[in-house]
Amino acid sequence: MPTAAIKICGISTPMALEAAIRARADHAGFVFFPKSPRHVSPAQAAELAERAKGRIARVGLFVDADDATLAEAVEAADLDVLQLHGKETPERAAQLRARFGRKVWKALPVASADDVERARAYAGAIDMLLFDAKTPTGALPGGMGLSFDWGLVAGWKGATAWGLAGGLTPDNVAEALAITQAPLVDTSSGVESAPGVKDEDRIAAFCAAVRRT
Ligand SMILES: O=C(O)c1ccccc1NCC(=O)[C@H](O)[C@H](O)COP(=O)(O)O
Repeated sequence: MPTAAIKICGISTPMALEAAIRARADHAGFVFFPKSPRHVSPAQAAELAERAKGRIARVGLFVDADDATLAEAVEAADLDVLQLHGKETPERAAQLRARFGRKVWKALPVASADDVERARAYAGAIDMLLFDAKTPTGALPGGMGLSFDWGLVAGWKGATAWGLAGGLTPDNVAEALAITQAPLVDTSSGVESAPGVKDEDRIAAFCAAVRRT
């Protein structure tokens, strides 16, 4: 099995970005969602994105954002990928892909086999599916450190590339990969010392654990 690609999400400081680059992560996620403890403004994202250019791919994370919000972020941070983490439909995802000419990833909340089945509706509309844990009503739709039953997506086969998120840590990512064979893993809380505070050592440990598998 080839080594899984790695996304470190919720990067909001140069220190965290440099730690992800040093650890050879593939993607840095910037959260454009004001309710998140990891939220970055377009100006902050622009600074981080400039530092990231040519060193790590830039992923902007949005929750049911309107076109103006997306346009401002895309322009400020020259994003490589738009990650949609709300209730965006396949039609909306396809529309954004066409409008912005960037890759589009769709996060899908998973708690049951039916949730996984819903992924098939996005075939042809997006570039990657991200299976993530379903979070409690009223909580943030992601970045909560919650995992789901990895058996639900074990060896998932579909028309769309996919990745695994939700509660992944340096200690459990090897097991998650052994069960799911996910081509990409995404973590946020699992490499933090407190919500929104990235930990360099945990970022390094997470990436090393992925590479050991
Ligand atoms: O990170 C956030 O604060 C966030 C807020 C709103 C929607 C999504 C959010 N994060 C999404 C991510 O990409 C996380 O990496 C993913 O949900 C996994 O998070 P975690 O379980 O904390 O590793």
